[in-house]
Order: sequence, then C-alpha cells, then structure tokens
Amino acid sequence: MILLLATRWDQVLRITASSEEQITLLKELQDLEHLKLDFWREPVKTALAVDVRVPFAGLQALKVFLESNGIQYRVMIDDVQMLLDEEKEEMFRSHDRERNTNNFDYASYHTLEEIYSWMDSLEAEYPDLVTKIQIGSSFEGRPINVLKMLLDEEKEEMFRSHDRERNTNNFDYASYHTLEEIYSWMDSLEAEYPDLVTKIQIGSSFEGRPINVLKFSTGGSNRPAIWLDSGIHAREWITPATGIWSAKKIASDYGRDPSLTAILNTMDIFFEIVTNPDGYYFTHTSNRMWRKTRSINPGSSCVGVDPNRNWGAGFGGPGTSTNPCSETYLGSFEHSESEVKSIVDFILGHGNFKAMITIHSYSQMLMYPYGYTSTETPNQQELHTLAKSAVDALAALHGTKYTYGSMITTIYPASGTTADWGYLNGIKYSFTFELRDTGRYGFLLPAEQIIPTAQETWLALMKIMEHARDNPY
Ligand SMILES: CC(C)C[C@H](C(=O)O)[C@H](C)S
Ligand SMILES: [Zn+2]
Repeated sequence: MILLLATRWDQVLRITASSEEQITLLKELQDLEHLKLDFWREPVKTALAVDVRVPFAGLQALKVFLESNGIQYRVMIDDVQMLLDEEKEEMFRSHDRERNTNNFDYASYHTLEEIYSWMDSLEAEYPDLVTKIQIGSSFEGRPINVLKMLLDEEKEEMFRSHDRERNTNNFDYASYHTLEEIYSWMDSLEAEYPDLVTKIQIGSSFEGRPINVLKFSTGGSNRPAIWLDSGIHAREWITPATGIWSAKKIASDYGRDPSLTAILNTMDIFFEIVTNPDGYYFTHTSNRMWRKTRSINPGSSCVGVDPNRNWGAGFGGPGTSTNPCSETYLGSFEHSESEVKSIVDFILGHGNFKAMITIHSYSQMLMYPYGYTSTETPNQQELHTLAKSAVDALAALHGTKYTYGSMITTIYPASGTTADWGYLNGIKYSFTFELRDTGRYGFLLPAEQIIPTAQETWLALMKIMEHARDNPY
C-alpha cells in the first residue's frame, strides 16, 4: 500500500480550458466563495491559462472536479508555503546584511566579539576614514586593536556625505522591502540627489498613509512629463522592487548616460513606486496575496477595490465586477479610491504629461490601449511598433520573451484601467507592463530575479521614454 504523502500546503494549479463550456465551468467556481480559491489569473478565454491558488483542504475536491470534467491542469507551485518561507528568510538575511554600524545597538553593552566585529564593519563602511590597526596582543593572545580615524575639515564633510550616500548605495536592491524601508530609501535618494530628486506627496491612502511620488527634474517649469507607477496591485512585489532599482538608475545615470540626460534636460519624470501603500503593507503583515486597495465597501464584509478598474475610462465595462468580494471589483463610482483620485488630480492639474507607464506582474507582456474596447486607437500602428522595439530591447539582455499588443487582445478585456485613462486624457504613449514571470513562480518571484528583471525592464522603459522625447506633441 503506497502511502500518499499529501502536501500539507496550498498549491497553485495551472488550468488549461479547451472550450467555452470549460471556461464557464471555471467561472462558476470563481463564485463559490467557500472554496476560497485565489485566482492569480482569472478564467477569460481558452488561449489564456488559468492560475489558481487552492487551499490544501479543497485540493483533492478541485482536482476531482477538473478531472471529471476533462479539464486539463498541472501543479504549477506544489508548496506555496515553502516559497513564502523562503521569501521571508531572504528578507531577514537581507536585513542582517544591511545590519551595519547604522543598525548596531548602541544602547546595549556588547561582548568583545561583538565589539571587534563592529570595528570591522566601521572600517569597511568608512574605508577612507577609518583603519583598524593591531598594535599588539594581550597576555591571552587576543589582538589589541586601535581604530585610526583621520578627521579634518573636508574629511568631516566626506564622512557626512558618505553617511548619507550609504543608504542608497548600500541599499539591498536584490531584496524585497517593507513600505517603511522603501519610504525611508526615498528620503535618502532625495537627500543624495538634491538637484534632481524631489519627493512629493500627492495625497493619502484610505488608511491615511502618504502617497509619495518621486519627481526627477533638472529645471524649467511644467516641462513635458513622463509618469511611471508600480505596485498598484499589492501582491505584485516585483514591480516596486523594479521601481526602486529604476529610480536609482535614473538618479545615478543622469549626466552619465547621454540618452537619459537628453530626456531629463527637456522632460520631467514622475515615479510613484508604491501606488497602493495600504495594500502593500497588508501583503507584508496579513495576506501576501492581496491585490486591491483596503477601503471599506459599505454593506459588504469584503474589503477593497481593484485600483486598475476604478479609473474613468470605460468605467463599468467588460472585465470588471460589481461584486465587492471580487478581485476586479470596480468600486461604487469612478475614482472612488483616493489612490486613484490622487493621480487623476495630479496629472490633470499638471496638464503636460506625454507618456504614462503602469507596471504590473506577472505574464511578461507589454500592452497599450484599449482594454475596455476592441476598437483600435488612432495611433495603434505607432504604439505597436514602439512596443515591439521595447520588447526586443528587453529580450536582448537576458532572453526574456514578452508578448505585446493592445490590452484587450493580448490578455483580456479590462475596463477602468490606468493606461486607458491616460490615453483617453490625451497621453498617447500609454502602456501597461506585466513583468516576470510566465507562471513558474507568479507573484512569488524569487528575489534573485529582481535585478535581472529590473535591468531588462529598464531597456524597454528607455525605448518608450526616448520615443516620447523624440516625438513631442
Ligand atoms: C490591463 C490589465 C489586463 C492588466 C492586469 C489587470 O489589472 O488585471 C494586470 C497585469 S494584473
Ligand atoms: Zn496587476
């Protein structure tokens, strides 16, 4: 008798429907709340695989249901908990790595070993100021260490700037970070690049958190501008991680990369890295798979609105749900969410945006309007050609393949989206990115893929920004 060792944890199944009937069956499953199915990719069309996280308790029943209806599936992630544990451990390790003399507990007494290792950290962090010298050995043979500190006027200044610089130069871009770490990193970036970076608060989230936007500007007033946002869907952690890396890239490459310098000498860039701060905080503290905002829906026990269905752009059209418990709940009216309204007011108030790029994950797609209708945009050909050159540039680095096209044809109908709103409000270079991967890890993309993802995405972002720079309108 073979003892089937059932895994004790949730699994993610990739389901491939082969007919409209099977799609309908899967949609009916979506409405069975008690199954607690978490659709990472909802059932829309046979061409698009359905990814669903299934609680252990319902696994067998669901597999029997699929098999008895001849619906193909495979196990994409066989132990979600293991990936969640690995993600947490990696964040703690990163914290340890970051533990340097900045995080040392100066309010406690320390052992000889802790003090000697602290000396090594101090020397490593201030290489041109601090040297550890052993001037002898104690009776029991321990090193007698002396710290040699060369401090004079300009070294004092270097010491201070070094201190400031340490944060965004030593920040661990290869790890996921909490909202608090990201917000303090923003302050460091602003402090380190005072002539280029300004942090602007454009509003507050439902729970009262600041909605911060980084402005990159070399002068002028109300220059033509580029909007970038990431993290509008809370569980898509790779997107703010990519946003952080990209923002540092903009700041450090200005004056070094001729093409970026040319962009910033004529345009401003506005980057909202955590576009849904309440949801992002919630993924760190409560439910890693949270997508929506955290606003309260009157009359419902279900929380949150899908911020990528809440825009005044075909509001209430296909690909939205009026059920507050749905992941694509559109909200009670357009721009009901302060996280959306703040951007609407900011962009309309500014009045001179020329490109709008919103960054999601996962599936590796670059999409342009429309999502709410199959009508083609007036400059469809231009957008298609630009999307192709962007994904080709992206693929050239690590071989990552993207599909591209309009939202409605490339993935599924979706109304009330950021990109459609931008386009309908005159921003004709409007795109939606879906970063790595295509489903092996989904939203739980391992941290070691953060840098490669950010590097390749940057090449595509530059293509779009260069096009906006070279085609003023
Ligand atoms: C424009 C839509 C289809 C993008 C998609 C969504 O919001 O569902 C994200 C990639 S999660
Ligand atoms: Zn998304």
